[in-house]
Amino acid sequence: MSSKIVIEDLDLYYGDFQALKKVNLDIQENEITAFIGPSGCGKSTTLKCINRMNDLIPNCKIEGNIIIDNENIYAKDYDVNTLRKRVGMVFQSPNPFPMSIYENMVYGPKTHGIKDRATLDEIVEKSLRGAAIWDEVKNNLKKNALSLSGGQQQRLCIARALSVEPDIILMDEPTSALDPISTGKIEDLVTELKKKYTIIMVTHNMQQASRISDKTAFFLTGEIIEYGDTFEMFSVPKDKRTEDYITGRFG
Ligand SMILES: Nc1ncnc2c1ncn2[C@@H]1O[C@H](COP(=O)(O)OP(=O)(O)OP(=O)(O)O)[C@@H](O)[C@H]1O
Repeated sequence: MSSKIVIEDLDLYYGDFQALKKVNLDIQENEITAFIGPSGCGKSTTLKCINRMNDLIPNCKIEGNIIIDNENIYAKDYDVNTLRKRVGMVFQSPNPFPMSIYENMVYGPKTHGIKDRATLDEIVEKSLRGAAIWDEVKNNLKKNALSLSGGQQQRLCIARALSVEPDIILMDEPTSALDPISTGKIEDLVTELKKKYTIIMVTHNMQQASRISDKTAFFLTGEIIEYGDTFEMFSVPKDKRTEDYITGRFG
């Protein structure tokens, strides 16, 4: 196992408000890392720093480093377009574009300059297969993506993230809008995907974190209180605050 992402002393301010305080994390390749913690503690903020989505927020100031594959993504000459290709993101509510399944899938690759129809067709099939939804949609690729069920839409969004061949996938509560069956399918899919990708998932569901993640980071008011092997953290938490949170005493 090697470090895929290293976060070093990350401080983040939204105006005068400090949302992250000296966050340090060493994230391993081909593992699922869960971010847990009560609402507003900085999980999504940390996730968005990894693909520099916070760059778009006015008054957001970031200090510290994030190193991906030994490159500092906050270095002055770092190309953000390369980063967006390397890091895919899946959001809380499925958000397919209001267009056909096929068009959803080729949107990213086309943005990155791929025009050849046969290559695009190949990417569509490979990504939909990768997200375990190919068999359900292969005969209806022209159908509007919004006509799919919520669970199918979320798998389509995962397929869309895969279409630009990233190696990191960030997921911000990807199952919170889904029923238990769709949630189970996404969890199985994510477990399968970690063979090829490095995955970070924000979740409010403690069972989900303990079921599928290898490592867990527990956040509280912008700090990481505890980070380590998920099984150990859930069986013998080192910090009383972690124990209180995972046993449902607060949050
Ligand atoms: N664009 C923004 N401008 C100002 N403050 C923000 C902004 N985004 C987030 N915050 C604040 O930063 C803190 C951390 O928010 P963040 O969304 O990272 O929390 P979270 O742990 O992901 O919460 P949740 O579980 O509710 O999604 C919160 O206090 C939030 O209000």
